[in-house]
Amino acid sequence: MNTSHLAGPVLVIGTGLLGTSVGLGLRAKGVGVYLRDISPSAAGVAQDIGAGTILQAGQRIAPELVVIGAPPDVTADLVAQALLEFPTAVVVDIASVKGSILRALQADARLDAAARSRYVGTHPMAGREKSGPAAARGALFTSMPWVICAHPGSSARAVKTAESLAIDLGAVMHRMGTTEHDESVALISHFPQAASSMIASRLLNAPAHQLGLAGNGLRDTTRIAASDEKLWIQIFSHNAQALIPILGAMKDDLDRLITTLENPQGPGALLDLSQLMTEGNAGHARIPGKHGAPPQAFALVTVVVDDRPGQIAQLLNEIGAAGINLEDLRMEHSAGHQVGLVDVSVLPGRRDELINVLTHNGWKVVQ
Ligand SMILES: NC(=O)C1=CN([C@@H]2O[C@H](COP(=O)(O)OP(=O)(O)OC[C@H]3O[C@@H](n4cnc5c(N)ncnc54)[C@H](O)[C@@H]3O)[C@@H](O)[C@H]2O)C=CC1
Ligand SMILES: O=C(O)C(=O)Cc1ccc(O)cc1
Repeated sequence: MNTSHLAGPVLVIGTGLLGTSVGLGLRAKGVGVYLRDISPSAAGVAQDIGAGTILQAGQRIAPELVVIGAPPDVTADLVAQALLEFPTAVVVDIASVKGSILRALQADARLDAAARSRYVGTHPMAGREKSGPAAARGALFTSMPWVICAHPGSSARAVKTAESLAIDLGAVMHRMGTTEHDESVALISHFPQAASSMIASRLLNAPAHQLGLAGNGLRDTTRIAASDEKLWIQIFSHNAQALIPILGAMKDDLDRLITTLENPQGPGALLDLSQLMTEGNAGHARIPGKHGAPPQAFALVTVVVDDRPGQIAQLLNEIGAAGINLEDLRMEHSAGHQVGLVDVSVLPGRRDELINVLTHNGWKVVQ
């Protein structure tokens, strides 16, 4: 049964990580999807993994919706071309920046108000540090935020169609203006990327014996430093104005920390350091929990597992069989040992029960 809000067909232009994930998610809902990419291999892989059917040159279609999933630099031009090529379609983009794209469309002499009324900027807040169609996942957007940035000239039909896309892909919709969007993502996405890249770049000349000591603190703070460089230079340059004040505030914090550390026993120095940490604690505690729920501290139970096939699956089965919901899971390999440490997060009220069950079943639980 087709339970989608969109009737389709949908044309995805730019079948990389995000575009192919859109295609896979819509196909799973029974929506017809056509694919187009400047790279034949990207479109080919997207088609092969079931994200839709490649739109052939000269093939005429009248899509309900066109989704532009290309990098920010080319997005405005592709939106404009799609508005002209498909005169009845709603066109949305999913790029990480919104203001620069809207300004380019407003200045584009090929478009009139009627054409612009069929455009809505959107931004799914979900991704991976990998790019390309092979990394795509149909469930990428499930329960993740998806920002809808209607502009003053967007038609009601265009907004409804854009919202239907987010709903069909299981995302949680947020309506925002473009400026509010760009300032928000500068803080919660673009600044963390810049900070992560800067932390990781300090490691470039570090000797191997220092790096050999690395634990989860370094891995957590540098995970997104592995992101696609070609995409991020575009995101930074398109959202520079919103990023500058945040980087300036961090620069002030850094200057203050350096001054304090130059005289760590000086008057007020320890208070200053304590403030750095407590303000960080308070900021971290404000990050919402899974699915936009209020921040929640989960209880962590660490289990030692043998580095053998099937161990994690067995552990998860036993947790499930005990009726305990798994909130998060992380695994760390201990260098040079044939064991891994699995951090299992559960609701605090289920922690003791989980420890009892696992210990009873023969697992080694680290307390
Ligand atoms: N990677 C992420 O985590 C997220 C990315 N986004 C946004 O999604 C968009 C796509 O990003 P990714 O999928 O990660 O990139 P990607 O590099 O995996 O895919 C981009 C695709 O666009 C194609 N393309 C480039 N120019 C084109 C053109 N002129 N016509 C047709 N296709 C063209 C490329 O060949 C490539 O297949 C970007 O605008 C990005 O800002 C949004 C949320 C998360
Ligand atoms: O990997 C993560 O944590 C992300 O936050 C991914 C991401 C990257 C770019 C976006 O525009 C939106 C989301």
